[in-house]
Amino acid sequence: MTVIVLEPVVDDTNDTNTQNENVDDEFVVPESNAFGHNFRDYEKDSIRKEIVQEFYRKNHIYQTFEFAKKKKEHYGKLDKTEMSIWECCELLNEYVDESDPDLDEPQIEHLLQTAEAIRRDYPDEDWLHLTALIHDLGKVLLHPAFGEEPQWCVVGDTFPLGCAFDESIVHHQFFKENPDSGNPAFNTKQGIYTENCGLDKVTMSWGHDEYMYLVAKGNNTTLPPAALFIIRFHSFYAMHRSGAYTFLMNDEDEEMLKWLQVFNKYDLYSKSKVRINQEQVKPYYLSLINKYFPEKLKW
Ligand SMILES: O[C@H]1[C@H](O)[C@@H](O)[C@H](O)[C@@H](O)[C@H]1O
Ligand SMILES: [Fe+2]
Ligand SMILES: [Fe+2]
Repeated sequence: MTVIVLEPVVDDTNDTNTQNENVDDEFVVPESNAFGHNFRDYEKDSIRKEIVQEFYRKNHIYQTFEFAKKKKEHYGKLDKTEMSIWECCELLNEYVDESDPDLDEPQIEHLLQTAEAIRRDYPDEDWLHLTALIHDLGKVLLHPAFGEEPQWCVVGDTFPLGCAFDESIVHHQFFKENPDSGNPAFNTKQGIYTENCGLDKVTMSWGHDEYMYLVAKGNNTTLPPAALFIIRFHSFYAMHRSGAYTFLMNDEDEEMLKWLQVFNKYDLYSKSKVRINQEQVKPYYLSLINKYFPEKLKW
């Protein structure tokens, strides 16, 4: 198979840097987000603050162990529809993520921004480019074809259920009203889990991470295990950023975490108002999709 590798391209009409000047530079973590604030600052007054807070209030109250298990069973059947990866990317054109203090652009922009940024620094790891492109495709659960799930059970940071909620989780205060907080089987540090059981055994709050992991696995992707780990746990900030829940992790998880931390830099800090020229980069990503996925996937 011939893979045509184009240089990473940004639509720089609003940017003072030109594409050619940028191409050899490493991705630089910006000092502030598109609203002039620190990234992931959930307390800072901004036009996004209230929307984000209300999102996490609902998310933390309604995400229970039982709820997440049921959703996983339901969507794990992959009997909702059939479509290609690119079709799914295009569906995300319509959605803005209510949990995100750093971005109010349609989701397809975020996918391409992440993928193009990581491609620039890791030109030879094509699996990482594709992982970045698809990591948030699970947000398609918001679409009417999937029962129009509300945002609180699709986006936002994720956390383990069946054990105590760690204080490093954003807006931790809202867990007070989660029924699992009063359940003695669930509210101890280890809860229902055995020490170092491995994250694969943990029931995470339901959302786009777990769903896209099920889709990728259920459609027999040839992406490496690190890609599946990134997709499945990229929203688990309490683990990959705050270092919480290490008692649930095994040696394999620790290994995979290294790639997740590489990925996170691009997922978080590439969020900006600079748009990627979709038509220009599309052939490259189609070639990767072709390499790692069947043409049509079950969703
Ligand atoms: O608001 C964001 C967004 O929903 C991302 O897709 C998710 O991965 C992050 O964890 C979350 O903070
Ligand atoms: Fe995400
Ligand atoms: Fe993302």
